[in-house]
Amino acid sequence: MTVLRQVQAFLRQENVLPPQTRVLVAVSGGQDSRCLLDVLHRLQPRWDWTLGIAHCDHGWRTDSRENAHYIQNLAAQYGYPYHLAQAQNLPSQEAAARQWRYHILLKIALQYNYKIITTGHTASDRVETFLFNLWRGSGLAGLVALAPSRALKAGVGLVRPLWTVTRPQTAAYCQERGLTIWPDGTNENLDYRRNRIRRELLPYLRQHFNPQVERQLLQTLEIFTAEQQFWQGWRQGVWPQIYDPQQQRVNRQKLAPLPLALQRHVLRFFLQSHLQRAVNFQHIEQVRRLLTLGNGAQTAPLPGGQRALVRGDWLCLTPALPVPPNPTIPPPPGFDLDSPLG
Ligand SMILES: Nc1ncnc2c1ncn2[C@@H]1O[C@H](COP(=O)(O)OP(=O)(O)OP(=O)(O)O)[C@@H](O)[C@H]1O
Repeated sequence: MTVLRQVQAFLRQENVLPPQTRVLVAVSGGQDSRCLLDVLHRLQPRWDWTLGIAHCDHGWRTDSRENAHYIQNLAAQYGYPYHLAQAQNLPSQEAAARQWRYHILLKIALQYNYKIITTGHTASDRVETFLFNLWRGSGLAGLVALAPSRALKAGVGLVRPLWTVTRPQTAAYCQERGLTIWPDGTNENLDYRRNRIRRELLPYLRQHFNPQVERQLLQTLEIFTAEQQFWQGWRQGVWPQIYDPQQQRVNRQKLAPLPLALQRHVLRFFLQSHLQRAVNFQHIEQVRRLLTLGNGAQTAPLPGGQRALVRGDWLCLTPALPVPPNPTIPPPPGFDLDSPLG
């Protein structure tokens, strides 16, 4: 199937980019987002979207201004509005850049009334995220962290239209269509873990274990994604019975008899949605221990400083700490912090 048909099929199946939506396309200039922009442009007449382009200049590379200028020209060629964000003194770290990017894309979307942000994440990114999280000891949610779409904030969604398309396919698409790409020198830098997975680990696995390793891992991911969706559906059903939204607390008596996997799933959701931060296995286990402890027992501080504690039949969180005078930019709620490649 061609990339165009594949994206079209994905959009129909997921129903995440309805006709007449205002869509902000995040473009770095690399082959994936370049492919994404061209595909959405070609599909636009059929879906009647209003497209705009956003570029985030991290200010790290010596060519970052020219890169931004290049995207501006692209936007002019396609005839779409262009939104540029420039970072000031952003630390040269993957996580900081990702966090800033999502924050700024959401800000642009809210300001200009875009309902959906699209990124050029591909099936190859999903494989890399999977491998990355595998040796961090992640659960199912971390392994399938790159969802095809997710809600961000205030009616803005994030969609990844190239979810089923692999990186070799985006490369071939750009070549066939004669699309110019802005080379990103940092993709060669093996100090970044994601580059090592892409350039060293996957070729090694291909050579020594399975020439089709990417395809096989995508199959595993498909199985895991369906299972994760099952858990989410299950949790949505049980949540109203064990969660008290008035007091924002979880009923211990109702949670304790549930199987271990279900307890962990519920507590992960409870903590992440209230703390608005990623929590790891140790945090969840600390809170789970409270199921069998007496009134007043509490955990050590959790990410963000709040603690979980026992109040009779209920698991509660201590009040949120005051925001420091110069807060670091929090990631938008709904963005999965477990994903190293988000
Ligand atoms: N500087 C940026 N400005 C705007 N969007 C960005 C920027 N960097 C990344 N993105 C968005 O996030 C997606 C994933 O970026 P990432 O750098 O993780 O992967 P990539 O495979 O190198 O993507 P690309 O080939 O598009 O550069 C990009 O396809 C793009 O949609």
